[in-house]
Amino acid sequence: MNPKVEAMRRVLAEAECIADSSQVQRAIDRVAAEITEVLAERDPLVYVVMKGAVVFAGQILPRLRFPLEVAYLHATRYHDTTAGSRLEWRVEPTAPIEGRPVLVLDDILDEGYTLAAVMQRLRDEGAEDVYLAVLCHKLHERKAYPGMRAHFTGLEIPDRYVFGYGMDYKGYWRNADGIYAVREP
Ligand SMILES: O=P(O)(O)OC[C@H]1O[C@H](OP(=O)(O)OP(=O)(O)O)[C@H](O)[C@@H]1O
Ligand code: HPA
Repeated sequence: MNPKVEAMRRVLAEAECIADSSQVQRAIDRVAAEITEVLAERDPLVYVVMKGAVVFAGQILPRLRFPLEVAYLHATRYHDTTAGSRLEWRVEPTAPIEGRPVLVLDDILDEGYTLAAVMQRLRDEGAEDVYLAVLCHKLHERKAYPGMRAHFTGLEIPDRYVFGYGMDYKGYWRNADGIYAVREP
């Protein structure tokens, strides 16, 4: 028996479900409708922030039934840990965005440093408007700037470390079919 695998099974078994898959699906339906209302006629470029956004993007894109293009970037500051540090750009944005509306998709707005930097970078590269959609908004007062919010938010979640639907715990459980809070020590 692989001890890492056993430990990860235990993490899921002991975690608290914050939102089950039907709650998440309803949230994604609502966010897709809100995005459609704003961007359906605007030919947006959708930027997927790897790796966390992979599940959210995979599920919301087919619900956006209008013309758009998709690109990806990878900016990370958690590095398989549960605390953020310096932002590292692993894949820089390269798609031409001058004068174009951009929609950024990510799994979670936690302290917000990652997405503040991503959005600033896209603005600096000349995007006309930069919209942000996140699956989860973590409720606390430690945001990169007071009152920071995405334009489109799926679920508000408590101030706990969560995993599932693209969010990882030490690199694992991005594939969990629900949003789970790690058991407090
Ligand atoms: O609001 P913040 O406190 O900045 O945290 C949010 C960011 O952290 C996670 O990425 P992570 O650094 O874990 O990289 P990954 O998506 O590659 O796992 C998540 O996908 C967000 O991009
Ligand atoms: O609570 C979290 N879970 C997973 N990834 C994260 N990145 C920032 N916060 C979190």
